[in-house]
Amino acid sequence: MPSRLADAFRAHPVHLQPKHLHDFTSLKELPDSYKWASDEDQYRAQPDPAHHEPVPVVDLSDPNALEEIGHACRRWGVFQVVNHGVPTTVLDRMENVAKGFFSLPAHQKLKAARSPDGISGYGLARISSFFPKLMWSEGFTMVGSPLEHFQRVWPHDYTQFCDAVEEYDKQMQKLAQTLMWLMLGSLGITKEDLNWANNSNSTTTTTPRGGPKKEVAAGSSSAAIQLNHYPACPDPDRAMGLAPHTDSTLLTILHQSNTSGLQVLRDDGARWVTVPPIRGGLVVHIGDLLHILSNGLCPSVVHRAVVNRDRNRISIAYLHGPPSNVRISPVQKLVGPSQPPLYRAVTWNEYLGTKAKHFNKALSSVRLCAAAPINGLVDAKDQKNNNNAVKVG
Ligand SMILES: C=C1C[C@]23C[C@H]1CC[C@H]2[C@@]12CCC[C@@](C)(C(=O)O1)[C@H]2[C@@H]3C(=O)O
Ligand SMILES: O=C(O)CCC(=O)C(=O)O
Ligand SMILES: [Fe+2]
Repeated sequence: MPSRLADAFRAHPVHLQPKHLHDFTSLKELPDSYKWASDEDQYRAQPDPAHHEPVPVVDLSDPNALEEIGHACRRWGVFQVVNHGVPTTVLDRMENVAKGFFSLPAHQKLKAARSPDGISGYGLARISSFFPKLMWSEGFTMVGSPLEHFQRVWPHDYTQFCDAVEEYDKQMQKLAQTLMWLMLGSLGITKEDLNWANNSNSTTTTTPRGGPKKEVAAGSSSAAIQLNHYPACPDPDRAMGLAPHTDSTLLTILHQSNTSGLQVLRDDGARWVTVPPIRGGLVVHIGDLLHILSNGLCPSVVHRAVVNRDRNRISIAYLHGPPSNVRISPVQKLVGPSQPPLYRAVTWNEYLGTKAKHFNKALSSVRLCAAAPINGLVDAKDQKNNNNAVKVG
């Protein structure tokens, strides 16, 4: 189990009381604590226009997939994939684990509650502590095996739930590696350019159920799985499912149930674009670590989840990161006299600690120099948040 990931949060405990985890279904009106006024969310007021360019959909079996991914990474920081090789049955089975868990009575779910300084378990989104209002959602985070938590919740039939998670983890890990190389390949980067990637043999998020916890070999990748539930909401326009954020990952693979809710912020920051669910499709987000690795060429995407009046929504995020011992920094091939390295080296753990402390200023806090045009594109998000940057030269 990549327990080192959990270390990042020990120094930044989040004290969210279980009382915040309401039995949402019993609320007929939106309590004030869940009402997001437009001035508390600078982006909330902008509607999602009907005629916008849609988020790219890439068919992985298409010979042009590499090129399309390159375009999507540079221009959007997000895309959807189809024909990705993950069987629909694996996605459905995992969705059923999430549905099974979230439909339990509140007191049962709380048996799996995340401790304030922990990483795994049931609770509000960790980023809740950065916002004055509560989010209309509940989550279950898994780093390492969910066995202990699942045993507490389902003492008799936890094994089938563990098996579904294990299979999901295996499939996602494979896809994450494939996507990672396609994304880097589109920038002209090969395995030889990343010395840590050569021996990055597979590791799982979840250790086999019942088996001894294995030490993760140095050089293996790490991951977390996040189950999100957004219950139907009596006043969806004033509520927020998951507040705007970027993921602190290399990349995130998101499966959403057949209800929409995910929105991405276009880099000009002016509008939210809905990412519609595609049956069997998966959403890929570029995270802050790939932003750093690509020296800002592939920007991490700001996204949020909105809620619905009549429908529950489930999403499952596979948060893929580098091996815990690896320091991520801009790839040598992408830096030169006219393109200085924009970020200092960080490990995933270190970055998660920074995120836990600075939240949306984390990326600019590891920035080395002021934003400059890269390939004609200005790193707009960074320019906006550059207050904390360490300036050199
Ligand atoms: C490995 C990760 C990445 C985490 C923290 C830790 C485990 C759970 C992840 C999420 C999942 C939900 C959104 C987010 C913003 C959150 O609150 O928890 C994510 C966060 C991050 O990407 O920063
Ligand atoms: O529910 C969604 O669509 C978004 C979830 C998300 O952003 C996350 O888990 O990091
Ligand atoms: Fe996210």
